[in-house]
Amino acid sequence: MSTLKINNLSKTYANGVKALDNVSLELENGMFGLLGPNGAGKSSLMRTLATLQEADSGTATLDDIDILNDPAELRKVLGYLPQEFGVYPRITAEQLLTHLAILKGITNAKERKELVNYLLDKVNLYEKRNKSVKGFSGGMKQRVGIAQALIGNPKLIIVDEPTAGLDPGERNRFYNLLADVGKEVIVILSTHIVEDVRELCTKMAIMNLGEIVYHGSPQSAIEALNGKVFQKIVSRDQLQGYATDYKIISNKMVGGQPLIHVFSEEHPQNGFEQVAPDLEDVFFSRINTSNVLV
Ligand SMILES: Nc1ncnc2c1ncn2[C@@H]1O[C@H](COP(=O)(O)OP(=O)(O)OP(=O)(O)O)[C@@H](O)[C@H]1O
Repeated sequence: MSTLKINNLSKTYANGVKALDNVSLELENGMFGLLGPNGAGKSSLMRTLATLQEADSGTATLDDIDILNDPAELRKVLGYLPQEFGVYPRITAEQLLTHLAILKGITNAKERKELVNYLLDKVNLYEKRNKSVKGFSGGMKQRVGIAQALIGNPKLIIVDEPTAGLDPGERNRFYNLLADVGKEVIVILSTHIVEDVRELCTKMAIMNLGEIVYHGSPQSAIEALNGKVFQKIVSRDQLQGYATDYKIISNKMVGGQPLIHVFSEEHPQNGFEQVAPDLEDVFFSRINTSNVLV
């Protein structure tokens, strides 16, 4: 069992944006979901933990490795799937993984071949091993991305926004693969897609404007909203008025009309009906919701 401890991590970019504001988290083996809207600071946190950028202050340790002061040690036990996994042109899946295994220091050719075959099989691409990665679908490329992140038996795997652009079938296959991987190591899944966390994670954090605004299990976050979420179909020109009178936490179109969810300690009456809260309600009630009407 590994433990990742992040304490008071802060980072302000040269342009004055505070991307990390005293971030503290403690994670153990399993799938951890880091949920936040675009610009929340997720990639900044992932890149810092992956030793690709420095923090201004704070500490981060993985067991006895001091991540910020000893990046070389961390890299030995890190698997990283960045937001943009650069794919090499005209190279087969097998060649790409072999190349990356060499870069990761697996020098024994026999051992390397066995590992690459094992990984291709694990991500269900063995049959496609001689095909050019360039022609792969988004989901297949992400599976190559996971295969390369598994080289070298990592203790910590970071995947940054991995499901963006995948169709539902590909997303499902990717979920299954991640769930399988996540049993024995720490996996941090950074995403703005609530479904990713609902499907996969037993622990989560919600990040907004550089701060952790929730840390715990998805279930207890949902329970905390029990009896406090109400919905109503309204007309589009009433939306602004409702936004003034109620705390709207989400707004989606149903059959061409806005269906709003509001947060309220008491029943708001006025045609609202109580609904069972879900993880989307949790997400939108915890982040700045000033853009729900856009
Ligand atoms: N190198 C940089 N220089 C200046 N500002 C940056 C830099 N990288 C990120 N930012 C800003 O820091 C904030 C956090 O960005 P970050 O990419 O960490 O967020 P995110 O949650 O990963 O969002 P996304 O899903 O869009 O990647 C944003 O306001 C972003 O514009």
